[in-house]
Amino acid sequence: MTAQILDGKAIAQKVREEVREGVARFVSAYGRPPGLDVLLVGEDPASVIYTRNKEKASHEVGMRGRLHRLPADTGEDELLRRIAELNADASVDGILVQLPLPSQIREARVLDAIDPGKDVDGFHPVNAGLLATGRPGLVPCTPKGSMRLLAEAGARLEGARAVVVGRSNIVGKPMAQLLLAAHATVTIAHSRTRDLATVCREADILVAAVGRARLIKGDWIKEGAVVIDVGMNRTEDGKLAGDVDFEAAKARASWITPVPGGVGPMTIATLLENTLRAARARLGEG
Ligand SMILES: Nc1nc2c(c(=O)[nH]1)N[C@@H](CN(C=O)c1ccc(C(=O)N[C@@H](CCC(=O)O)C(=O)O)cc1)CN2
Ligand SMILES: [Mg+2]
Repeated sequence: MTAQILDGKAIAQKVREEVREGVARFVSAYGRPPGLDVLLVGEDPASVIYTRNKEKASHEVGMRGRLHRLPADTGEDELLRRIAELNADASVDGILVQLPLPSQIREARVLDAIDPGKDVDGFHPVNAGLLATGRPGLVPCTPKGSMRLLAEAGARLEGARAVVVGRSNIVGKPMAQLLLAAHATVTIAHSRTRDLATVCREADILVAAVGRARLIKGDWIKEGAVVIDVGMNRTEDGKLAGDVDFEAAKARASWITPVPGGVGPMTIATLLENTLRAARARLGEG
C-alpha cells in the first residue's frame, strides 16, 4: 500500500474560506468583526513568525487582529495586567498568549487569567474540563485541526483503535479526548511507554505528538492505518522532521500527513475558527 497524502495546506485553506464566509455573516449581523488579540513576550524567532502569521491570517478572513509584542524581560504582573485589560474589552473575542513564555513567567498563572470565553487556544482549565466532560467549549487548535484532517480522510473513528503518542496538555491529552468523544478506543502512550512498537502496531489511527524526530518506524504502522504526525523537530541539517519515519510509514499507511504541510497549517486555520466561535458565543449565538 502507498498512503494518500493528507494535504494540510490545502485543507487549511478550505477552513480559512469557511471562516471568511462566517466572518462576513457575523459583520452583517453585529456591525463589527470578530477581534483576536495575540500576546508575544520576547523574541523567540519561531514565535515571532507564528504570531505574525496569526495576525496576518486574521486580517485575511476579515477579522480585527492585533499582535501585542512585549519585551523579553516583561514581568508576570505586567502580562497579567495586559490580559485583564483584554478580558474587559468588549471588542476582544479571542485572547492568545504565545508559548513558550520566558522563564520568569509562570505559564499556568497566565493561562488561568484568560477569560475562558475568550480562550481561543482552549488551554484554560475550564475549557480542558469541558472537553473532558464532553461539554461544548473552546478546543485546542492543533488537536481540533487534526480531527478535521481525519474527517477529510474519511477515517472511520467509531470503534477504531486509536493510539496517541504524547501526553501534553496542548496536544496529546485533548487529542485523546476528541477521539474518545468520536467513539474510538483510545490509548495514550508516551516516550516511557514499554514496548511502544507493539502499542503502535495496534493503531487504526495513530497520532504522533511526542517531539522526537522519526521515533516511530515504518514497521510500527499497521497496514492501512491513518497516521497524523504532529511532530515538528528541527534536525541537525536544519530541516524539519516529524515524529514518524514518513517514507517508511507511507508504504503501510492508507493516509499520512507530511511534515511540513500537514498538521502545522491546520493550527492557525483552526485558531480562526475558534475566534469566530468565541465571538458568536459571546454575542449569544452560542
Ligand atoms: N499559544 C500557543 N502557543 C503555541 C501553539 C499554539 O497553538 N498556541 N502551537 C505551537 C506553535 N504554533 C502556533 O502557535 C505553530 C507551529 C507550527 C505551525 C506550522 O504551520 N508549521 C509548518 C512548518 C513551519 C516551519 O517550517 O517552521 C508546518 O508544519 O507545515 C503553525 C503554528 C507552539 N506554541
Ligand atoms: Mg505539519
